[in-house]
Amino acid sequence: MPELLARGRTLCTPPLRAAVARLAAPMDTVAAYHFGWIDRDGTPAAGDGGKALRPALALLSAQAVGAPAEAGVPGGVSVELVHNFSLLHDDLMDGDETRRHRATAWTVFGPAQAILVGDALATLGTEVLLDAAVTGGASAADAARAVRLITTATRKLIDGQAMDVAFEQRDAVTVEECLEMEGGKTGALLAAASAIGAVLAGADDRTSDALQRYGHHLGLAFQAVDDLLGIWGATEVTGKPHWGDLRQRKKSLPVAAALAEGGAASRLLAEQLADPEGRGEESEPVLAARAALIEQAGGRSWTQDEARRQHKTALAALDEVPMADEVRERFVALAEFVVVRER
Ligand SMILES: CC(C)=CCC/C(C)=C/CC/C(C)=C/COP(=O)(O)OP(=O)(O)O
Repeated sequence: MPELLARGRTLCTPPLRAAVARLAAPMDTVAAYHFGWIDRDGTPAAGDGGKALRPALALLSAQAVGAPAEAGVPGGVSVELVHNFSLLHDDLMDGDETRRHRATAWTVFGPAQAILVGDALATLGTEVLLDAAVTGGASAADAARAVRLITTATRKLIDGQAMDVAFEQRDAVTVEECLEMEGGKTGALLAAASAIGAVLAGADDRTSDALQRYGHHLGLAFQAVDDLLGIWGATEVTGKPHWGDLRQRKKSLPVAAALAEGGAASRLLAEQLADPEGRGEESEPVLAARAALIEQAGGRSWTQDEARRQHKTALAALDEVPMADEVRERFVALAEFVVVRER
């Protein structure tokens, strides 16, 4: 599996760097820091720039329709740019001080630069697709379809994030509401990533739709695992702050499922989440006790099962697309990676 991710990173990093180099100073520096290419003092670094899951999916989707992986590169770069726009803004909104094992960009360069660089990366995500038509990497019609894919996904991602932020202020949400929110904030971009290479290579709508369904359900599985890691993950492995989701009273899937269960632990959890006292400032022991309540009310095991259900639905969508066995095996391997990952 790491080989598939490494290939996505190897093929997409040079054009990603070229896109970032278009930004005016100091935004180019802020972005290079965020991607792990430089340290805060500007010296070259080999930082953790993320798993590069979305580029790997984009390259595979080109291969799914018989094109070389290279045909998916502009798509891989585009989705990675939009993904990193969302991370820069998300860290600021959540007040998170660490990501990928280092200080978040907003804490190093200030909120204004983090906002601007996020905005700029989202815009570059469209530019690189239009470039693909200019350089002849894709036809103008296919580049336009890819632009539609990424802009629609970006809008849905923002919709999902807006729901997530609004849910923090609510005492409870249903599992269905949570799945809708996560389908937006995470599923939409993984759906686009899973089809964008194929679209750039001229795939028909039926193929694109099936690949997007694969990516959407993979995204829901991915987010279910992310929610689990946000509560029970090892912070030294995830590179993210401990208890961040619980401190912010995020209505993640384990929380929504625990609230729906209705037993004694579930009712205690509901009482705590409705109590305005200590909101955002709860101590580690209080948050550890809350994690235990969520587990007692079945939120952890329900979410683990849900990740597997979404994984299964993703694989079923893949069956609708005729493709070479070796490409299918790689899609299956990526899906397995998503549900067993620890970071
Ligand atoms: C508009 C806005 C602010 C939206 C925010 C949306 C958002 C942050 C959704 C969460 C998606 C997610 C699980 C990211 C981690 O991806 P990953 O584990 O693949 O990250 P990596 O690149 O570090 O590996």
